[in-house]
Amino acid sequence: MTDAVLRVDGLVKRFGSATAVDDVSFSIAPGETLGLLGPNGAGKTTTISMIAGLLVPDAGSVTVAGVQMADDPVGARRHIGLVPQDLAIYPDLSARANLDYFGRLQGLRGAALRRRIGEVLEMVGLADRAKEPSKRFSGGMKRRLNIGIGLLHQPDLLVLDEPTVGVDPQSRNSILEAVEALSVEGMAVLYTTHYMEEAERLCDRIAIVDDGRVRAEGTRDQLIELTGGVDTIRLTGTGALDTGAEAVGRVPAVERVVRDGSTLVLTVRSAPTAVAPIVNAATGAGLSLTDVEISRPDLESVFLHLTGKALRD
Ligand SMILES: Nc1ncnc2c1ncn2[C@@H]1O[C@H](COP(=O)(O)OP(=O)(O)OP(=O)(O)O)[C@@H](O)[C@H]1O
Repeated sequence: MTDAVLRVDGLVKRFGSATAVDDVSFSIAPGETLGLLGPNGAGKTTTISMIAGLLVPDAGSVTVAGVQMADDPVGARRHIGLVPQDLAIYPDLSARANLDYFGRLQGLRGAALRRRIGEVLEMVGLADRAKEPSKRFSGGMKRRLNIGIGLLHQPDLLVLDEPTVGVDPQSRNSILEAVEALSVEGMAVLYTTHYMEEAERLCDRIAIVDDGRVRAEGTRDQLIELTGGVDTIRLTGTGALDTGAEAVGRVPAVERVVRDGSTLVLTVRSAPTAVAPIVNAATGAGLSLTDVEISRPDLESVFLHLTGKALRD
């Protein structure tokens, strides 16, 4: 991929004898959202800090829009909008005044600054509340203002460090919607999180990180393949359960059938396509189904498979 907005190659960061980031590499194309998914302490913030030029790596390189961070940190940073974990807004100032203040810090002035503030307020969905002191905002609105500040200088890459930690579900949704809208507009996004639901919803590709290393990287489906990709279908019903079990066991996609009371628990390859022949086989054998439930492996199962640990502990 020659047109990557961000390219990270072999990044290493040590603190004393501990290696916080250990040979991390990935790239992000325009319009693509890459998730760094890993538990607290996995090395996500340290990785982001090196990408944003706030920490100097012990080894490896960061290239943003073709500019090497080590050669030209000011030039490289110009392409990055960093949204840190902690809020960096003035509570007594309105959204507009906050953006005005940070825009001036970045050297924007006059009509160009006013125009950009208007655009940013639209992008983060705060245009109708722009004049209110930000201390009256919900958690999600404050975070969106934080994102807006990161967007003022029109970066090519937006880097978000766990932007939904500590906000309520509704606010979380409004933050995710704002990020989705930016991605649709072509922004490259690096999104760190320890919530697998967010990684699944937002990210085109996900890098699973643990102990400073990328354990696996790919689309959600590619990562799930790593677990062996087997799904579970639960058929609950009345009638000929034993004959039903034998019949569904003959469907090619079914690997195993276990009877649990009035439920047949099936281990299946590719449940969405296999479910119809399975239901037909069961009903054809005289089973009256009252419930059919499909469960597929998720990123939590992938993390467990790769690291032997739960994502949330
Ligand atoms: N300045 C520092 N000095 C010493 N150790 C550090 C420093 N910064 C981070 N670490 C250590 O490096 C490891 C990775 O931390 P990092 O903050 O990057 O993880 P994270 O995945 O972002 O988790 P969190 O969400 O908790 O910030 C941790 O073990 C942490 O204690």
